Amino acid sequence: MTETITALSGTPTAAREPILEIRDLHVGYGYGESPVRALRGVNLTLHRGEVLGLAGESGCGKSTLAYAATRLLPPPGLIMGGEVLYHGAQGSGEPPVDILSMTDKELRASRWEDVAIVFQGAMNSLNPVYRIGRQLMDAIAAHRKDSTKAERAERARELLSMVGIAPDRVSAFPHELSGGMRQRVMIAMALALEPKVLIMDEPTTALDVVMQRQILEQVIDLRDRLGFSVIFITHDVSLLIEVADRIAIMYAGEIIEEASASDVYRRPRHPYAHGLLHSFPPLHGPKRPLAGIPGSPPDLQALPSGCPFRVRCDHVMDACSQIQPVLGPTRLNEPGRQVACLLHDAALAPTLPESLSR
Ligand SMILES: Nc1ncnc2c1ncn2[C@@H]1O[C@H](COP(=O)(O)OP(=O)(O)OP(=O)(O)O)[C@@H](O)[C@H]1O
Repeated sequence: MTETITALSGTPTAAREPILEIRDLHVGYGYGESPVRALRGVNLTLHRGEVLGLAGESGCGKSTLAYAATRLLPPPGLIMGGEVLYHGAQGSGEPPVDILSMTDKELRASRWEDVAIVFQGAMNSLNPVYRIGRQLMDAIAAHRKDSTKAERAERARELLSMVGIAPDRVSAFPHELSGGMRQRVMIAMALALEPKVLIMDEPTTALDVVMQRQILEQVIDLRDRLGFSVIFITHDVSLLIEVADRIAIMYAGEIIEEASASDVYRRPRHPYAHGLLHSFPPLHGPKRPLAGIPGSPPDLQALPSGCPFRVRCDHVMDACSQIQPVLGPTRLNEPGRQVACLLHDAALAPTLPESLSR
C-alpha cells in the first residue's frame, strides 16, 4: 500500500504554500425559516501542487463545496458567509483575491483560467452534434479571443494527446468515443487554459474501477508535469487513498477529519472516518472486513444538538449531545492532522477507543 501511495501521489506538499483557502464557508438551500444547512463553517486549504481528496457519504455537502467555491452554485443555493481566497501567481507578493467577492467580469476572467471544474457526469455534457475538436476549440476561443483558428486547432490536438487520446480523434463525434475517452476529453477541456486549480467532482463514478484508476493516474501524471493543484471529490475513500496527498472527510456539511492520505488509511481518528474507510474494499493491500456505518446522515434542516454523528457513533458519550466538536489537533498531537471529535478531548474521554488509537 505504501508503495502505491508513493508511486501515485509522489509530489510532496513540502512547500505547503496555499493556492486556495476556503474559510468559514456557510451555504444553505432555501430561504425560509429552516434552510438546508448544506455547509456549516467549512475551512479547507489546498496547497500548491497538491491533490486534496474530499470524501463523505452522499448528501454531506461535497458538491455544494465545489460549486460554492467556484461561484457556480445554482439556486436555491445561497452562500451565507465565508471567503474563498485564491492566491495568484507564485511568489508574486500579490494579496489573495476572494472569489466570493469578485465582480462578474473578474469572475468570467478567472473561471477556467485560475480554477477549472470537471462536473459530476461531465462526460454526458459534450454536445452530441459537434466534433470534439470543435468543442475544444470553442472553449479555447471563449477565453483566447485573439488566438487564430490554426492555433486553436493545434491546441485541441495537443490537449487530446495530453490526456492519452490520439490527436486525430479531434474529428470524432462524442458517440464515437468510449465513456472513458469522453471523460478524458472533459478533463482536457478543463485543462485547456492551464488553470492553477482543477476541481473534479466525482468525475469517474460512471466508469468501471479500472478505467477510473487509469484516468486518475493520468491526472496525477499531468499534475506532476504541469504543476496544478487538484481537489478530487468522491464518496469512495479507498480510491482517494490511492491518489490523494491529503484527505478531508465531510459529514453533515462539516469537515470532520483532515490528514495525509496515508494517515487516514492507517489510522483514521474520527469514528465516522473509521467507518467510511471500512465501507469500501481496498484496491490493494490485505483484505479487511467491510462493516459499513449503521443508520443514515442527519436531516440538515433539523440537526441534532452537539455532534451530528453521535446518533450513529459506537463511542458516543454524554458530552456528545451537549457540545459541538470543532476541527482541531488530535489528543495525540499528530502533525498535519485535525479531527472534530470529543473523544480527542482528554478531559471528556479518559481513553481513546482502541480502534481509533492504533
Ligand atoms: N437544490 C437543492 N435544494 C435543496 N437541498 C439541496 C439542493 N441541492 C443539494 N441539497 C442538499 O444539500 C446537501 C448537500 O448536497 P450535496 O449534493 O452537496 O452533497 P454531496 O456530498 O455532493 O452528495 P453526492 O455525493 O450525492 O453528490 C444534501 O442534504 C442535499 O439534499
